[in-house]
This record gives sequence, structure tokens and C-alpha cells, in this order.
Amino acid sequence: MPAQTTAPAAIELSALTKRYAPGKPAVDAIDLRIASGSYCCLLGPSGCGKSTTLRMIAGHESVSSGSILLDERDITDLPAAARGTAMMFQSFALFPHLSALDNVAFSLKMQGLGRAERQARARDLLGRVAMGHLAERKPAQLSGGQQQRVALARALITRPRVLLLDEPLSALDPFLRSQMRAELRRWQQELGLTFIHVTHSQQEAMALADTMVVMNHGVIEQAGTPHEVYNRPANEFVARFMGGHNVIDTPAGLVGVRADHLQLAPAEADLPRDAQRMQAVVTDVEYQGSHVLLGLQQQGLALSANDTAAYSVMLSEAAFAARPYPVGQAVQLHWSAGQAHPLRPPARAATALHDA
Ligand SMILES: Nc1ncnc2c1ncn2[C@@H]1O[C@H](COP(=O)(O)OP(=O)(O)OP(=O)(O)O)[C@@H](O)[C@H]1O
Repeated sequence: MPAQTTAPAAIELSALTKRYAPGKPAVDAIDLRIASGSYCCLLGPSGCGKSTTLRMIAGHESVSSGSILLDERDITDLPAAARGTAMMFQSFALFPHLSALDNVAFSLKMQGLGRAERQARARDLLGRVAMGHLAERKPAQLSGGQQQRVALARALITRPRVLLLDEPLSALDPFLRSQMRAELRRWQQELGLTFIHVTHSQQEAMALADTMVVMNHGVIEQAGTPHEVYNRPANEFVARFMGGHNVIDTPAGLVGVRADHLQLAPAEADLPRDAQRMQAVVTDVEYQGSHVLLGLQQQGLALSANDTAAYSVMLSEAAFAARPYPVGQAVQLHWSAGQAHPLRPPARAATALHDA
């Protein structure tokens, strides 16, 4: 689904700002429209403001200025429970002493609903996430995946329009994380709800999102589909943060070229006349299974022990086996103009911060 669709927006942020202290805000006047029924991932390095943004949408953090609309209703100053959002936390935050059923029914108890109705609604939801048969178990008697389903049911019991997920998979081991990722995506599609998921993992955001929002220093550097963001990173920050890209300084300005689009040729080889090129030296060779990742430095630059490779080229295992390049070999790096994407300067606030 494209980032800017004409589908109705579930959430619309306008000039949303959070200022914890004087100086640069933690979230700096961001505008964002999240399509109804879509999966949105907020992504960025530690401290970029993604959790603050989520907490402002949830109503767990006050807004300094700007507004939040949910289904066109202004929820900026509403209490959390009156917004139509629900939150699923890191490690699921289940109450250890309560059964799965009582965990799910908990917020209905807070709302003052009678026991019979609470339990009926909680049982119904546990059934929907295939956990009906384990309703009496305590969290410690459930696997990580089962706990995630209970946490989801608990978040859905208040019938939210938008589910907010704060690093929900980060406490899981890598195998379970990828399994649970697939489940989250399936539930989102089955339920037809809007999910907003905060993560610092590029891989997780790429796998899950309809719309990825890359943040840095409190501003949005780029919002788009994973395909758009990966193939056309807007600026140097996004290209470097997403990984798998080379940032190359050319006479026409900075360009981004994917590591699997950059090509290698022997130093003396004739290249097509229109190929863009650079003389380089192989500095490391890393076997990655189906691919081999080569690190390179521009020729003539002295490398100190702390330097890492400036450029990377990803070759298929077969291509590398057919033409191996050892460390220390002089080569030509080349790429076609069509595979080089101009990189704009970073978003305004990031520049301001670097200047400060
Ligand atoms: N309660 C708070 N009081 C003061 N400053 C805060 C508070 N919460 C966050 N900040 C600051 O606001 C900025 C953004 O923090 P935030 O937690 O939103 O970032 P994040 O991208 O979610 O980071 P992480 O991935 O580490 O959780 C950081 O500089 C942080 O130190």
C-alpha cells in the first residue's frame, strides 16, 4: 500500500511536537497520515523520538503542540482510555499472578463490568487468537508465542480502532521473533485494524509495514512503503540507516547505490563508456551463505586499523566462486546511472542539530 493513499486516515498527526526541556524538541513538528487498516512501523535509532510519538498517540505522554486525529476526531487532549487506542508493550507485560483469562479481562474490571460479561468477552477473544484451551494458565506456563497472543487479546478487549505496539518482539529470541512477526502481520490483516509498531529493527519494519516511517533527531526523514524506502532512500541518513547501500560522492552530488547493484571488475578491464567508476581496493571478504560481502576502500586512501570499509559489494556465492577477489586486490567499482539515486540533504532539524 503506498504511503500517501486516498484511503481514510486512521491517524493524522499535524505539527506534533514534544518538548521535555528547553532546546531542541524530542519530537519536532511532525506531520504524518496513517491509512486506516494499514500496518505502520515507526523506525529509527535510539533517541530519535519514535516511542515519544507512540506514547503521545496513546495518551501516555502530553503533547507540547500540534494535534492528533483518530478517525477525524481530535484526541490530542483526551485521556488514554477515551481515545480508541490500545497499547501492547515490550515483553507483553502480563500480570504473572493472573490467568490468561483474567489478564485479558482485567481492563474490563477496571471499567466496572460484571464478572460474567468480562469473562465471556475475554473467552471470546482468547478463542479468536487460538488460546481458548489455555485460558486458565498463568503466563509462566505459556510459551513466548502464547504469551504474545494473550497480550494481543488483552489489548483488543477494549475494542480499539488503533493498536499501538512498543517494541513488542524485542525480548524474544531471533527464531521466535520472526515467527511472531508473521503472526502479528496475519492478525493485523484478519482484524482489519490499524497497527502502529515502534521498532529499531530495519528488518522487522521491512517485513511488517505497509508504511515505514524513518525518524531521526525528532523529525521524519522519510515515510513510504518498504520498497520505496529501500530502493529510493531520500537522503544519506536513510541510506546508511537502512543498510545495504553505498553512499558515493560524485561530481553531481551524493548518490546511493545498493550493495547488490554495485559491480566489480579487474583493475585493467575495459568498462562500458557510460559506466560510472572508481578505483578501489578490497579490504575484507565476508562469507554470508548465499552471498559474499566485499568491503572496499577508494584506492590511494591510507587505511588505519580502526577504519571500516567505505563501500560494500554483495556478490552471489556463485559469482564470487567463479571470480574471487582476495583482500588487497586492486579493482574497479562501477555502476550504471540508472542504479544511482540522488540523495537529498537530511531533513531540516537533523541539519540544525549537527550544526549545533
Ligand atoms: N520522560 C522523559 N523526560 C525527558 N526526556 C525524555 C523523556 N523520554 C524521552 N526523553 C528524551 O527524548 C528523546 C526521544 O526519546 P524516545 O524515547 O522517544 O526515543 P526512541 O527513539 O524511542 O529511543 P529508544 O529506541 O532508545 O527507546 C531522547 O533524547 C530522550 O532522552
